[in-house]
Amino acid sequence: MLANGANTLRDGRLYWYPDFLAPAEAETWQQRLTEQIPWRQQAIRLFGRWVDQPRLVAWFGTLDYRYSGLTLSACPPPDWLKPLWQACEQQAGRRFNGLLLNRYRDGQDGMGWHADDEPELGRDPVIASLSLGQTRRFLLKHKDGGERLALALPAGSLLVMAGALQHHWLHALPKTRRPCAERINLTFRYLYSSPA
Ligand SMILES: O=C(O)CCC(=O)C(=O)O
Ligand SMILES: [Fe+2]
Repeated sequence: MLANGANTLRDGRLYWYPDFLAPAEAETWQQRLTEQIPWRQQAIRLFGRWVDQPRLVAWFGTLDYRYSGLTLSACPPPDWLKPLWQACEQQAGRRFNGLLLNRYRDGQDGMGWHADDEPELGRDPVIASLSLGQTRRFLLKHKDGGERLALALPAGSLLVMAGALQHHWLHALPKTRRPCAERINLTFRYLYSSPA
């Protein structure tokens, strides 16, 4: 289990704020985002084939973002999103110029093992991850086969990944057969450059 605030892992740091948003606030943001974000189903390149991602996505940022062969074009965030953006910056103690939103419609939506280690994110990316809606399991495993960590990410929680974490650890949001309502996750990032 994580302690509130700073947690030092081998080769990385996690900051955990389980009550970052009050339940009513989290609910209001989830509704707003569900209705007003231009959600898109996108294909990514997986083992040489194009497959639909098992989730809906959206991107706001001053620069394009590219991962898994997919390019999400630069697009300014709507004004109504800025208070949430600033609150996350304040809690993380960082400025962010990009936001990837993921919407998991049910238990068959998820995200496979990966690291957020695109070169544009710089050497030790700080990524602030805000969860809304259904609590889902979030897994971390060290790349050398050592430690594993399983966290439940409830609505209104903020998890900040920092230090060397993205270089040494992978993370995933596994699918589940359990009945599962919608979940929205926002990952705020800082991009130092456009993709090459
Ligand atoms: O949905 C989550 O909690 C994880 C999202 C994630 O890892 C990502 O967008 O890179
Ligand atoms: Fe990630």
